[in-house]
Amino acid sequence: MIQVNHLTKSFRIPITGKNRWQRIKSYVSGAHQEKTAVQDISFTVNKGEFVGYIGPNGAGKSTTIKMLTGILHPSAGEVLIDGSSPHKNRRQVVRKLGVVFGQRCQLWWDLPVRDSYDILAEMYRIERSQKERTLAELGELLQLGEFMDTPVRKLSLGQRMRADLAASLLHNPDILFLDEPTIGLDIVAKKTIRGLLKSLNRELGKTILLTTHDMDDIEQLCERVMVINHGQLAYDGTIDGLRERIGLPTLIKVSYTGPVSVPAEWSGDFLITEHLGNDLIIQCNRRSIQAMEILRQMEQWGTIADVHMEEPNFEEVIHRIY
Ligand SMILES: Nc1ncnc2c1ncn2[C@@H]1O[C@H](COP(=O)(O)OP(=O)(O)OP(=O)(O)O)[C@@H](O)[C@H]1O
Repeated sequence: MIQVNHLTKSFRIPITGKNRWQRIKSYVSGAHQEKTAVQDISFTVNKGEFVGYIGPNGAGKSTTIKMLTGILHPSAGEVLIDGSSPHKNRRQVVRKLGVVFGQRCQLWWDLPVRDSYDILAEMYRIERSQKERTLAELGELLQLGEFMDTPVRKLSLGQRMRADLAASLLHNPDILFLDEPTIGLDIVAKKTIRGLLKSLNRELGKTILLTTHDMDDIEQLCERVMVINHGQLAYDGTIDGLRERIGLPTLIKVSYTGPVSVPAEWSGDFLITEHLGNDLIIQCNRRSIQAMEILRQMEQWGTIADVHMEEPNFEEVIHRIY
């Protein structure tokens, strides 16, 4: 379980002047300003959860992840991984964590994939038999066989991500931090990686915290999403809950078997935006009215043949909260 209590991180940044004289003056005086990257964040992630951690550039995501993994020390507050602090008990906690940075490869560029795993196994002091067992299990799931003897630099981006995922799982951690694991991948490779992440969560029971700018990753993988903005937690809940909170309209297209007769004086909790032949398109806010209520009302205007509902686009919802 990941527990984060009132986590804060500030950086001391030297004030650099605009011209050379001001820069020398600042350097001599040692003038600094405080930049708060993460401010008083609290949350809990339970075992087996798959949580999205999203926010605009510079919101504080990486700074949070670095504190969760013990790379950075909090300025205030605490992080507990299964009750232990990652920066006070780094060795012990690191064994429970796997980390993948989509933009950085943790394997040795010129070595065959297999050799990188051997080095990592030595570093984590994993026994040979355990390493072989884990690789056999992961090899099947991540289809490692096709490139085990290929140097990392010759792998496609999708293969490299699979190889990187295996590297982060070699010591059998319970928790995975993934930072942009689908960045730069084509549609097919993205689908493969998303499928694998789902399996890691559902079949192997890994707890996953996913940071990404790809909202399709979030929509397809995460039940829960946390939004960070300007260092503060702006939302923590389900994707549907976020949609509801932002309150963008839902579109419903209702096709009738014949002509529709909408009373001229009709007004209600939804808006008729188009009336084309036997079709009506309406806009409604699902916070204020249930779809069934709308359909009950619309049934009075003719016999309904088909209904198509379009939820607000998730990218647009996120854009509003940023
Ligand atoms: N070592 C550092 N020293 C000074 N400021 C820093 C440092 N690391 C991060 N910051 C600042 O803290 C803020 C949060 O940065 P962070 O990298 O956590 O954002 P992010 O949400 O991961 O962004 P992105 O999506 O672009 O990766 C930014 O304003 C950044 O400039």
